[in-house]
Amino acid sequence: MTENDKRPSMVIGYWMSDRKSQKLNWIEFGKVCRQHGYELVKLDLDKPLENQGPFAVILHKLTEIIARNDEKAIQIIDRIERYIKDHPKVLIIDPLDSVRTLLDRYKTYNVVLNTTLNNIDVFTPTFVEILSTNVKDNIKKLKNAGVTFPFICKPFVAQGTTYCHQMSVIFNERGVADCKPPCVAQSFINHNAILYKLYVVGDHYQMVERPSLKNFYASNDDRDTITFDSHSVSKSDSSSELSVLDPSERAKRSSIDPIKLHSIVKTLGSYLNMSLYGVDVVVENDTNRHAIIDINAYPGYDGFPDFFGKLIDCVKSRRAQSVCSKAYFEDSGFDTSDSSDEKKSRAKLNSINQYN
Ligand SMILES: O=P(O)(O)O[C@@H]1[C@@H](OP(=O)(O)O)[C@H](OP(=O)(O)O)[C@H](O)[C@H](OP(=O)(O)O)[C@H]1OP(=O)(O)O
Ligand SMILES: Nc1ncnc2c1ncn2[C@@H]1O[C@H](COP(=O)(O)OP(=O)(O)O)[C@@H](O)[C@H]1O
Ligand SMILES: [Mg+2]
Ligand SMILES: [Mg+2]
Repeated sequence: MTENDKRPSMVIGYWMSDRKSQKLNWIEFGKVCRQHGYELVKLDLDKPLENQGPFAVILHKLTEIIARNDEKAIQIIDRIERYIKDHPKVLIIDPLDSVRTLLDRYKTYNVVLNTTLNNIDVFTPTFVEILSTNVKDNIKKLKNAGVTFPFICKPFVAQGTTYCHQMSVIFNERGVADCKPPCVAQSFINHNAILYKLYVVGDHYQMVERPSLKNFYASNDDRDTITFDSHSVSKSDSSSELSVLDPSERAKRSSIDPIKLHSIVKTLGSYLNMSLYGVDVVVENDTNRHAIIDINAYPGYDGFPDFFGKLIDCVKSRRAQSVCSKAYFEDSGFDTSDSSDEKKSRAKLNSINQYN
């Protein structure tokens, strides 16, 4: 009898950095899994997965490996993708293609733009991709896209690198030279320095409030570009001077609309095909419109009550859904291992869910 034969049938193979698992106190999740009949096994990314499984579920935060994109990282991701293709019954949380979309800020904003959220005053601020260092061309591009001063410049890659949280606020045409391509330029939305973080775990979500950037105005147009690392502004313990409102503005308070938050989660989950993600929302002063400014794969979940309970809930419900949908589509003659059929089946499933 080999080591693998002794295992219960339901193994969750997981991977995340040691730093992330320590922060989440991941050992505790192993205990929760056992109570629900699952065994939690860390994937050895340097070895074939065939010898480590069989896995019922693969749960991961591979953002830093996908973003690394070097030869070794590509080999690791290839190995995982091959395993998933060869074992179509394995549930992956979350699909690598969906995570790739979120690693690209430009693609992510385009997804939001194409949802129905606009109908309920939820929007993504006007944005454009900046790929060149030609200042004249970039000024033209910004104008054509309708991006207004001040705007914020964000690196293309959204997660998993050391530079991906280095941003700048640009106030005038002179500052356009400070754009560091490839990046996304996005109109700045004044929001009284309050950020709402929506943490999503499957069908559960939680909102936490965080500090954010203070209001900036176009009339400050002689200002130099401000550069900052977002992690020094919007963490729960951040106290950046960039978050300090002018005294005259302190009394204003935007109000977040719980119905809008609910719609954001319901809508984005299916458009993104993600279960573990976070959405950063700011509420525009005066209009109260809700702006989605960032979406993160597998965020920190700091302040999420009973995270492990909700995570195992999510694993179980996603497994039940995937078993049902595979059985349904196999009965209908779909080849569920074919990704184009999978897309069709997902679209069909979404439309069925709308009526349930
Ligand atoms: O650990 P935290 O709490 O700072 O979590 C980070 C997230 O912060 P948040 O929970 O949204 O405040 C953070 O979200 P933001 O982009 O800062 O909004 C990222 O998701 C970050 O992932 P990565 O390291 O860039 O791949 C997350 O980092 P990881 O810990 O997942 O690496
Ligand atoms: N369009 C925007 N308008 C106003 N503030 C913004 C905008 N986009 C980002 N910010 C501010 O910059 C911070 C970092 O931006 P975000 O897109 O969330 O990047 P990151 O992935 O590094 O968290 C946010 O927490 C918020 O304070
Ligand atoms: Mg953010
Ligand atoms: Mg982010």
